[in-house]
Amino acid sequence: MASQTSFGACRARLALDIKIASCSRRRYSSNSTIVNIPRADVYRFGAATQRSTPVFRDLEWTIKANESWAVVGTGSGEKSTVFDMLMGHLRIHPAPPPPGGLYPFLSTPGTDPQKSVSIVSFAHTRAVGGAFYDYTARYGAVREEDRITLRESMFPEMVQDLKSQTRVKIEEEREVDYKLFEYLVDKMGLAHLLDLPRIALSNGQTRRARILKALLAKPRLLLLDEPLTGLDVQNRATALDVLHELHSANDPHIILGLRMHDPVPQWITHLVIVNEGIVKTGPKDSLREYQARINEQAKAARDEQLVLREQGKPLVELKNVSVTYGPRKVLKNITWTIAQGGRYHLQGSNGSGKTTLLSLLTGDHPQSYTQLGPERHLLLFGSPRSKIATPTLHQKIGVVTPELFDAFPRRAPGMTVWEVVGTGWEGGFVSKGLHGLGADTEMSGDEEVKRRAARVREVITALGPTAWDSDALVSPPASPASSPAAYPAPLDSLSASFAQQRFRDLPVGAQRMVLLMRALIAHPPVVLLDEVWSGMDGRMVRAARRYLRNGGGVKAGQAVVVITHLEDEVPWGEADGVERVRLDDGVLRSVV
Ligand SMILES: Nc1ncnc2c1ncn2[C@@H]1O[C@H](COP(=O)(O)OP(=O)(O)OP(=O)(O)O)[C@@H](O)[C@H]1O
Repeated sequence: MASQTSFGACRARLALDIKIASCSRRRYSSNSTIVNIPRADVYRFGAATQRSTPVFRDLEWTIKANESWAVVGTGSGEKSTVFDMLMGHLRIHPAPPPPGGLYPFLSTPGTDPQKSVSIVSFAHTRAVGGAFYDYTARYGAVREEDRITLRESMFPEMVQDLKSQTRVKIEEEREVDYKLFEYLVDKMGLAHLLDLPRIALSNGQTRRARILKALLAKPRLLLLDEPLTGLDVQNRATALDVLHELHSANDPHIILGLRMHDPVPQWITHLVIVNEGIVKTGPKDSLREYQARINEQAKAARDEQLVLREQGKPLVELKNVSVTYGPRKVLKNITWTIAQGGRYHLQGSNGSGKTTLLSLLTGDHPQSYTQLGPERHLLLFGSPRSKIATPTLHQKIGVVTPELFDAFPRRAPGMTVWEVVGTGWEGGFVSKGLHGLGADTEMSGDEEVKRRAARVREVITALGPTAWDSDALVSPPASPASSPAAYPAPLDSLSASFAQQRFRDLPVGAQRMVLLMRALIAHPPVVLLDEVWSGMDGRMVRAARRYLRNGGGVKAGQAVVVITHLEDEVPWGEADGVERVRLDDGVLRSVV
């Protein structure tokens, strides 16, 4: 039995068993057709075919079982639309012909092919119900309702077996599931995390767990949108290997979603490139030049020069700072100074402690209060955490993190883009009117109102759709959230329309952009940008980098920390004096 044998010894055997079991389930050859769209226009449901503009025109796309496809998009909106189409959320006209329709390989009579197709999208994380939740909960003691472990959330039936150390007789199919579970858990480096509360997992760990969970549900076709974003280099390679292995056995067939500037995995043979509404499909090599051209434009932004100021006085100082959870030390004697004018790139593998470190800098972490002593301190703007009020910290630190993104309030009717940006004046989560000054002051029309209005206009113009060169991602709101007159002129019409849109209705990349605007609006002394590019397309990343680097997005004296696994995503380079630091297993080192 698997439970009595060393896992390492039987891993190869398990892989073989999984494949054998898979082969007995899958009844199609390597030449079977997975997706079939002979030639069609694609519409949103409800759009009249005769009068409406199709989302995609003259789309021709066929996927064979022995091909490996990636959908590459310049916008999360555009790329997601391709996945929406595959999930049956768009109307394909004329409909793909029988037998099988869109999915010939799933044409078993009496079954719904769509039930065998799953999607895991990392470009669409949202808080359940749109309510704000306390994302700082993971930093402290874990509450009862958050106690559910990764293992329990994955595979509840198995937990009892394992806890009681007895194996109940399970069906053949279940046995394969169990083996698949063990095999994948090991391959994806999740084994040591299985009994941790789910809430304690880092972002990268959670991403890998979500992929694993999707695989356990055994879809026949799995769409994975941006599965690699947020994974460190090593975990990216491992995840890709696993996906390649399963895909090669067509168990399941996998279609990847990638951003335009992401490296294309070597085993991908074919691409769908969606660029400004135009879809090109074909072998990877035949589209190489086309993709390179699009990427070159993105790279041009990197060559722009900026003279960075001399570094100034310390804003945040850490000396021998540690964070422990029981016997576990996740940050070990960190000594680091964030100074005025500094540009920092913080790197680190998944689980190395980046998010924990950030939560100390923002004062969200309970242990930010306990870093006291002659040889140890955390000073935020010259004061220990207990001596600086939380609202003051919110004002002094502009933040975009995956946790903030997920937790930001989206409950209907929700704030407009302008209102969300306006919350950045105070760093709060509730709109205090258009200029963050409360209703009474709004009426006065004084200098402060004018200053704030001008700044919001500047940021929305610099980082909004006008700067992305296209209005493809932004459609005017069906019913404007408020009267356009409420927005002080002048804003170009595209920016004005964007300003009135409901934040919650925007594609994920645009939402991240709005939260970036919010973080920058008040020119806070410290700006922390963690995985801010995730879900953005190439044009958005370019616009944001340009604005940050030399477009006035941040002033000389502000300090900016960018957390990303990819050097390309940092707006500043060597020549700008960017300081690179790296966390490894809770230890911070300078990268020379
Ligand atoms: N409340 C907690 N209890 C126990 N361990 C925790 C808790 N919160 C975090 N950890 C552990 O601390 C380590 C650091 O987590 P952190 O979220 O800071 O990593 P990270 O570097 O941000 O990773 P990623 O790049 O994946 O987001 C991880 O191993 C995580 O499992």
